[in-house]
Amino acid sequence: AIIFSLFVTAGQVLFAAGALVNHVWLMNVGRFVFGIGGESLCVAQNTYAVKWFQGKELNMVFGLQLSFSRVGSTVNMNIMQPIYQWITGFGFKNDYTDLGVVLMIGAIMCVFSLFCALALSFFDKRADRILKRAAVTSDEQIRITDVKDFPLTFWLLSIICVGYYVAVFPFIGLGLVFFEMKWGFEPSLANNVNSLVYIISAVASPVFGFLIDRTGRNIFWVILGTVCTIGCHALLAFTFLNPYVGMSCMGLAYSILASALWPIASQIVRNSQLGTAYGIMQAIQNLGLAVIAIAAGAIVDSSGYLILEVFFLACLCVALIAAVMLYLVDASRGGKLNRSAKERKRLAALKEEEEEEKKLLD
Ligand SMILES: C[C@H](N)C(=O)N[C@@H](CCCCN)C(=O)O
Repeated sequence: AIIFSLFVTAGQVLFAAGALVNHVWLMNVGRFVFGIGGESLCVAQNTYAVKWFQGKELNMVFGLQLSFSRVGSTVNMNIMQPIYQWITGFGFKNDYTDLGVVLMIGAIMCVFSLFCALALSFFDKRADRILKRAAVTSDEQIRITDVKDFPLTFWLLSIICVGYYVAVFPFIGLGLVFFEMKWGFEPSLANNVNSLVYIISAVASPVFGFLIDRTGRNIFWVILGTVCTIGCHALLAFTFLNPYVGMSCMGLAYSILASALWPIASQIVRNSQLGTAYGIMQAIQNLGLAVIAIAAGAIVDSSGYLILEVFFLACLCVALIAAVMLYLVDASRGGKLNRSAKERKRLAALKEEEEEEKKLLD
């Protein structure tokens, strides 16, 4: 996490420096370095969450992580413009210097994040020492070739992840003009509607995470989140109902899906392979996001927003089919991924008892 945070900070500083000296190539290098660190940091974050909270409040912890990310995105979306205007008030040399100064201010948050990574590393090492947590043993060596042995359920989870996220993130990216054109909203109102998904998920994700911890049955929640998102896109595409309704429901549906989806990986692969598993899931997701963002832009230009919505609905149907398949494949293998919280607790207690007995016999 420290190394990835260093990448993020260095990337942001390079990006800001590029703006300060008016070199776009340097800004691109900055974004590249930032990208290496940012997504990897997310993988590290997921892996730490599982390490600390597996079998406890894992879904709520993922919900809290989402909540913090969404607060960050919302604050960023709303605060950068006023800061830029405040900086231009000081009358530095020119526009790009002002932009560089604003982006450097953004780098302060990256430094804060770096300090958090240092603190996290300190507490994690301390917990390892106190709880005598074992490092990876030699018969548990991590190999990238392990990927070929990942079960079908993991690949279905990755398909849900990519199919779902490509219908949400690129949609929000293009949402502003959609709301202006279809409902005739002013840019500021369109921006408000567009940020609803993020704002609602900042509040709702930990709440749903808590609920999922209480009930278990993660695959059902994933199916519910996907079906509700299909309903929201259909409302926005085929009706003129106030988009506040569709976007608010989408915020709730996204919170359900994201809080239930990511913890499932920890039930599928061994803990020592979790970093690789999350890395692959996010690589597939990012590849999908990159391709679909380009495709979505081309569809809007050539065929308009209605066809774009139909395209997003098709992506969500792929995610839904994969989720139903995940349920069926898992059910045929004992239903481990969709257990209720009660069953999980009972099995964990049974396992603990067995281990105690084994220790006593040894
Ligand atoms: C953007 C990133 N690749 C991503 O997918 N983020 C997810 C949440 C990841 C799990 C929390 N660390 C999101 O919904 O933002």
